[in-house]
Amino acid sequence: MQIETPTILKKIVARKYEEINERKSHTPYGNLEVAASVANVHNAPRGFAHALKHQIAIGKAAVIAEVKQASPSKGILRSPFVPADIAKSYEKGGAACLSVLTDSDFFKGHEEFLVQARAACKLPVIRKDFIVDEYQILEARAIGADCVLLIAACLSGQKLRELDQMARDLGMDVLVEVHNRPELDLALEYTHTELLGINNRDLHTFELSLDHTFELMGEVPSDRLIVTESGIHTRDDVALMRQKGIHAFLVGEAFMRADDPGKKLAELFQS
Ligand SMILES: O=C(O)c1ccccc1NCC(=O)[C@H](O)[C@H](O)COP(=O)(O)O
Repeated sequence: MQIETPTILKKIVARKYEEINERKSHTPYGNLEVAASVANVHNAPRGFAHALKHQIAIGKAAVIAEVKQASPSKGILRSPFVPADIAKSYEKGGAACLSVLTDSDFFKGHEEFLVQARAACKLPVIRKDFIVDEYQILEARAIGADCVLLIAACLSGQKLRELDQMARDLGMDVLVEVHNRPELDLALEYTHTELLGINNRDLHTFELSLDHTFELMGEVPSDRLIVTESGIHTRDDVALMRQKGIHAFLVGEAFMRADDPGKKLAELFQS
């Protein structure tokens, strides 16, 4: 009998369910509901989708700049890693929004990094994690997230629907991420969010090709805003995307490896 080796995405998601159970035993759901309501008063959502659309409306690329210390495919990307300094640098370099990794086991992220980055600037922030449960949506709002990522590869249609609705009811935006045609069909059928991310990276195999965006973009209805994610490294990558009509980008590694991440952002994206 052949035993199937779990892919990295399956390992991350399996660990995520364990982590959520551990967290639920420390902080009951009701406490988080209160914390999320308090955040809606003191840390009201900053308008993630609006910030992206504003950049595009004025003819600029809308960049979601990632704050990521490490990744399973590339290991450590940045050391020392100071989220507040990175956030300030991104704001100066012209980012529309921030993406902060909060997963600790695989990305060396932390919720506190999101809190620190958001407090250091005025930009809206997405909680970048592997969200599979309502509890994590409440956590996201409680720590001040303005948007959450929902990865279609990790979720059933019904769960996508529930999490998308819940996040938007709490005032956050949602970026739903797909990598192939079946995931796109799932996202279009079960979510109402405007923001549709096409990940150029296969999260099971790490294979990366910008062609994923070009192959899927024609199938996305015009009322959704496409964000191309992963593998953007050069001005040529950016120019090619913009020629094809893609104006929103999620970029991590190229910025994280630069001495000054915001300066790198400006170099890649200034026309
Ligand atoms: O990057 C990984 O190794 C990875 C592995 C498993 C699941 C997700 C993973 N990355 C998340 C992302 O998709 C990226 O952080 C994001 O799109 C930015 O990509 P890049 O510009 O290539 O750093």
